[in-house]
Amino acid sequence: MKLNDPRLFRQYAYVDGKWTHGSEGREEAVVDPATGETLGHCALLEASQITDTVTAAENAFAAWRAINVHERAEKLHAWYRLLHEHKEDLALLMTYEQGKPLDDSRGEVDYGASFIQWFAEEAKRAYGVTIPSHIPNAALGTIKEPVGVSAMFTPWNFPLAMITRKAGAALAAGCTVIVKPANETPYSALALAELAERAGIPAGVFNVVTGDPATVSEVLCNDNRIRNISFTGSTRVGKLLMRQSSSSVKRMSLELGGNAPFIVCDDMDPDAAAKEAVAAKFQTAGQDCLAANRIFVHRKIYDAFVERFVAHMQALKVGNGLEGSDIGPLIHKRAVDMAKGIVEDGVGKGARQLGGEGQAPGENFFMPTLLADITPEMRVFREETFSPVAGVCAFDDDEEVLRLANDTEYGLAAYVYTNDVRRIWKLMRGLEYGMVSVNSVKMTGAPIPFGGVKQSGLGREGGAAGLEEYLDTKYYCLGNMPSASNS
Ligand SMILES: NC(=O)c1ccc[n+]([C@@H]2O[C@H](COP(=O)([O-])OP(=O)(O)OC[C@H]3O[C@@H](n4cnc5c(N)ncnc54)[C@H](O)[C@@H]3O)[C@@H](O)[C@H]2O)c1
Ligand SMILES: N[C@@H](CC=O)C(=O)O
Repeated sequence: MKLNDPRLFRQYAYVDGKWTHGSEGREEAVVDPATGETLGHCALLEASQITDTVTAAENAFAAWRAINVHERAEKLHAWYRLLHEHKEDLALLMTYEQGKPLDDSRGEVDYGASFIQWFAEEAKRAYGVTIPSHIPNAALGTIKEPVGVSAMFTPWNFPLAMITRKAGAALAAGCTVIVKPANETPYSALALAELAERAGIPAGVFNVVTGDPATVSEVLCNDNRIRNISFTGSTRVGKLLMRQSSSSVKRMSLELGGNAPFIVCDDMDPDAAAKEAVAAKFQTAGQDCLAANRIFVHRKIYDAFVERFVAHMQALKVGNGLEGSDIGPLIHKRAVDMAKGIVEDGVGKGARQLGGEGQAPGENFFMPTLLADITPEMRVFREETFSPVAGVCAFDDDEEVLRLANDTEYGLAAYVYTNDVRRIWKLMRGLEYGMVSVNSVKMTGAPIPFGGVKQSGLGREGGAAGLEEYLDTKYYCLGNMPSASNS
């Protein structure tokens, strides 16, 4: 891998401002999912080193929170600028370790950097309130305080932006941070640490630990000094972290699985809607919690939509993300096997398989596939496919499509396509989802409250709500203040 700045490629963990190898010398290979080639290694820290990292973050907390918020914001702005300055290297690292097309990686660097900039500004507006007093001669109000040391577990599908959306908020609020990136994609996280150091973020404030996920989570979730756990990943692991954290009653932010419905009403042009649905499904090879997994199309335009969807889907180029493809590899062979299983299950239960033919360019690639006429009994309906496999079925009226769309344990994002304003309102209100996007594939960004309901998670990331995740509200009552009440 040839970077303009080779110091961005780091294979050690970053703890208390030092590059750190595992005390037992253990490490794990990091593999390019497109070629299977080993890119390098990452250190596997031992449990005692994770505890030492908590100590470092705890020690750094008092000084970091005491820095004037405008000064903290300046350091975050410097970090933001460095991400832009090194965009090409960061994008290349990301495509090598994650597999996504290089242009998508560049987009993720911009997206990731935008959270740092947003929160640097937002923290300046972490206002408390004054409360008209019911107690004689008292002044009442609230102030906001950083929750303390925050631990973050981040996924491999968005190796940079899922870190900055959490860490940007936490650091701006005055918390110190320990990030545990996915073992598949540690290099983006470690490059962020290198740039944080260059931005002047002090030792112990932003730490990146690498190691066995179960070991790291056990130590962090059980340590009383960690006040907040933030996780993006599967619902299964989210539940595990919740259970582990219950012993020390931590604040939790969980961004879990999706299974988004994409609803197309009969007033839409089938070709234009199909193009949008393809865009909403296949980004990051379908490994996206926002991916349009279950597509519901009004029966009047169903056949035309399906035909156009397949045409747009088959125009996508599958291949190595460094070679101008639209769809890169899946993260590992397990994911390919899961996609195959979902297609076989659907076909076995009566779905029509459309697309999916052609020679995949490597063992981690999966050719884009549509399962038509899906039913709720099929895995493609029930599970988040996290692959380039989508399902589609017809509906007859709004009540039916709401029932189908809400028939899932997930509740992250939903898409609605219609120009009928009354229908937009009805569907938007009826969908049991944390986010509803109407006539737009793009819905996310730094200013919005990203998050789900039901088993898609707890809390919000981004926007003003994203900062609140890292702030406690402290109420104060100043008694015996002569001129305080009745004012
Ligand atoms: N919402 C998202 O952005 C997102 C991201 C990645 C994966 N996923 C989900 O994960 C499923 C498949 O991916 P997978 O098989 O890698 O899922 P997984 O749940 O095994 O792993 C997801 C992430 O959790 C971490 N993890 C695993 N065990 C852990 C533990 N005990 N403690 C702490 N962290 C742990 C992993 O290192 C990885 O980064 C998908 O179907 C999807 O639902 C969702
Ligand atoms: N695409 C999501 C990340 C989830 O996988 C986002 O935009 O934040």
